[in-house]
Amino acid sequence: MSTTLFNFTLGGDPLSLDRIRGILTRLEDTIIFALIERAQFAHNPKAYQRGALAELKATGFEGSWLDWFLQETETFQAKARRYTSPDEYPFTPLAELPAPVLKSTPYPRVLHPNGVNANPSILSFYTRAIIPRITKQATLALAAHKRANGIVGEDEYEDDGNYGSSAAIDVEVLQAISKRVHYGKFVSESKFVENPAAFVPHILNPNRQALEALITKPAVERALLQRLRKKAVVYAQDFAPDGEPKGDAFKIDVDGVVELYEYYIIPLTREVEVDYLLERLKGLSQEEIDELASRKKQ
Ligand SMILES: O=C(O)C(=O)C[C@]1(C(=O)O)C=C[C@@H](O)C=C1
Repeated sequence: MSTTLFNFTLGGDPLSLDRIRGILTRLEDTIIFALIERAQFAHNPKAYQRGALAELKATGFEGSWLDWFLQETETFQAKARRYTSPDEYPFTPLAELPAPVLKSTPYPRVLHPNGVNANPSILSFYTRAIIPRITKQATLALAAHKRANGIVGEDEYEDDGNYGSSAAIDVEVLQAISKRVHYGKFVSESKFVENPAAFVPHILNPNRQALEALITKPAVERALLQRLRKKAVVYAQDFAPDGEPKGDAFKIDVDGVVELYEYYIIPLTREVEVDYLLERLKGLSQEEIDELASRKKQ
């Protein structure tokens, strides 16, 4: 289980944008390292297809091998109160998970109540686009090994049989991406409370484009992608047995890591920010909305 970074007991303003961005930056490390771990195994497509593993199907479980790993892992972690933390979203519907064994920690309410959940999108792009992309090197290495040893035939090159190892790491990657993307709600709340008057008209008369323009910070995104590439180059460096860096040998395709952020994680974080804003006035009285509409940036 990754460390819970959501910790109000440390003090400080939970809506400080610097503090939230610090959490997003730290999560980059978690995500890059987990992707590197996953990239050592082959794609193993059967782990992502419903009913592809006969033994699992025989148990009566209907989903994929990965769905099963998610459900079993989250069932245990729910008991350890993982999903009482406001920055944790299970992939298994909450209603299907057991109650926590420990009493819930009393978190202060920071977010407006909302039903935004990006996990179905995360699961979809991770299994369809990211896994095939980042496991390409392992798959190619396996193919070369099999060719060199005369192992050919119906055996798929992209399957190394490491279903358990692959799925265990997939769960970690997915949980880290989910936490990162859902932190968009805190970013959004922080931007909203700083200048509610700018947002309220586009929420009352829903305008996704206008809201997206208000939350988008191109310079922050550019700096992030540059930092991410530098980190990925360092973390993915492979070393010779004598400890010397192997130069251009990397444990993961660095471009794949950058693309994951550029085309999936950042756009989805923006989407979560906008979805959250669209629910930001739900349940408020007319007086409360009027007050927010008149509260301009100081
Ligand atoms: O840092 C912010 O202000 C965010 O909204 C987060 C984030 C990101 O996903 O990293 C998303 C949108 C912004 O354009 C910049 C960065």
